[in-house]
Amino acid sequence: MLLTLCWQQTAALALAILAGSLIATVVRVWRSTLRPHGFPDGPQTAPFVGNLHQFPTSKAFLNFHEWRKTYGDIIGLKFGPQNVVILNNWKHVKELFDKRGGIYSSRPASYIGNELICPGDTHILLVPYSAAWRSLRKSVQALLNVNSVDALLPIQNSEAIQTIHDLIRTPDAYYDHLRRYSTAVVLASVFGQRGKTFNSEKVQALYRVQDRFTQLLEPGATPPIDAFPLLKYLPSFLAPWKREALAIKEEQRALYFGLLKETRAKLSIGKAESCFMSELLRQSEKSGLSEDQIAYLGGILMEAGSDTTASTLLSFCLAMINYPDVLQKCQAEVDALCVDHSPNSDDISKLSYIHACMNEVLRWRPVAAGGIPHVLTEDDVYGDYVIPKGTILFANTWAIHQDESQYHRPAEFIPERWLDNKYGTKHSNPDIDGRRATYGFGAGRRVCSGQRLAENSLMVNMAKLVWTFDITSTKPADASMETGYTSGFLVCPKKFPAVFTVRSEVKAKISEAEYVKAEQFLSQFEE
Ligand code: HEM
Repeated sequence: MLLTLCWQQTAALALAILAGSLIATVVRVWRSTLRPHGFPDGPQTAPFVGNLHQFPTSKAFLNFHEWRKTYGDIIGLKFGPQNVVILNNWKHVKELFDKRGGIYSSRPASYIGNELICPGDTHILLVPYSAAWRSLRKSVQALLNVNSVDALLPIQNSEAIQTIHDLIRTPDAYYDHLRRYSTAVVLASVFGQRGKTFNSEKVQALYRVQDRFTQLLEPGATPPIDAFPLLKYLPSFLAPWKREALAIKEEQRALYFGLLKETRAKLSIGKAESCFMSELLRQSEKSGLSEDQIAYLGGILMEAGSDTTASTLLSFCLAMINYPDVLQKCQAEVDALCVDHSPNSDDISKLSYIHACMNEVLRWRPVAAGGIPHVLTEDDVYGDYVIPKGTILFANTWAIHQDESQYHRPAEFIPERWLDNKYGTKHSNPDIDGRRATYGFGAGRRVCSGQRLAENSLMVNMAKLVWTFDITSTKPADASMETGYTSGFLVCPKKFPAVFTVRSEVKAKISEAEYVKAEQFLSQFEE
């Protein structure tokens, strides 16, 4: 009897402890999904999920832009227990990312990015703020300094000439020609290799893997694994994103290590000695980078430079179709400067209207429109706000570039805004202290390392395109970010109807003559 009572009491006690700890866990999880004290305001959270149920699966930056009307420039969100802050105004990006860069420069833990696809601190864009990031960044900065980048102008010019040649021959394939261009420039400069056609295996492999990669990593595209780590343990047959991540990893490694192997083979016979890869391999003992890190750095430069530049060039063509008066002004400028040759790298510094168009296209349709996430590594107080360590912050480039308090008619493509104001803003005397002309390349210590390389490419190609072609269409191109652009963390115009008509017989002849020379120059990168 006594024994039975003891047993019953023990069981009741165990049950009470179990129920108590279950309730405590539930309360802890529930509390973790509430906005912390002093955190910026945002939409009402729901128990356990925070704002996850309101989070769209693509182009979330459009919603954040809308929410700004209700919640202001700084929005606080909860993705389950994860704190997230959206910065919709350049001033806050300056204060936090630029001025407090020492604590606002990490990246979110990404199970998919950093563990499944690119383990071992290999992907510079994804690795947290750490010694590993610093050595990767140091190597990249050494490769992409102003002098080294400007030394690539002959490659950019020759590849742009090939693009014009391709467009004259098969204008309907404009989308592929522009995408080939940006990959070919990085293939030649980083690996000393040629990307002669869009259908060549390497160019194809890069876009195949890059499209899958950006789609899988877009916020909202997969369940919130980093906020709810238990999801990691789902078996693959219940987690299609796991299978996709591993397939991407395999394809990425095959491409990057294949390219490294081929470059090594070229170097062994005295070729490709001035490419970035050769420099990285020479420096490997000093830099301490592993074989994986070297292969990935090369691959990532190709990733980072391809989609982004091509997407911006495509947006420029789209703008030329929808704003024919701007096209005419561009043509007047290049025609006045270049009579017997197409605009080249020596001319670009004299083309102020084209330069204004470049700034405008980067503002109007930024490629990384939602920003690339930064993570805060220490608790911080900003004005009245308390921002806890571990918070993920997005500088919402879309909202910053569409801000009506800053730009006159921001939805329109108006290059003139840049002609007498280097920030393109509507204020005659803008608050220039620390303002960036564009937030399209990010901000703070993680700001894009390839901005100058990209801008050189944009200038040379935009100038050559308008010098050679009238760019028109039978109907307006869909420039809407909602419907006319792809999703993914990098956006790109969907294919739009475009007609490229050579402006004169003389220009066609000059372009063909330039192509013969460019072809000779580029043949150094052939097998
Ligand atoms: C129009 C073209 C381009 C755009 C719009 C662009 C945009 C960006 C953005 C938004 C970031 C993240 C910045 C941040 O976290 O605040 C970034 C990072 C980066 N970009 Fe670019 N990019 C372009 C071209 C290039 C090119 C041509 C290269 C080199 C070949 C390059 C190399 C990189 C690298 C290495 C990073 C990683 C920086 C880090 O995390 O430390 N980008 N880019």
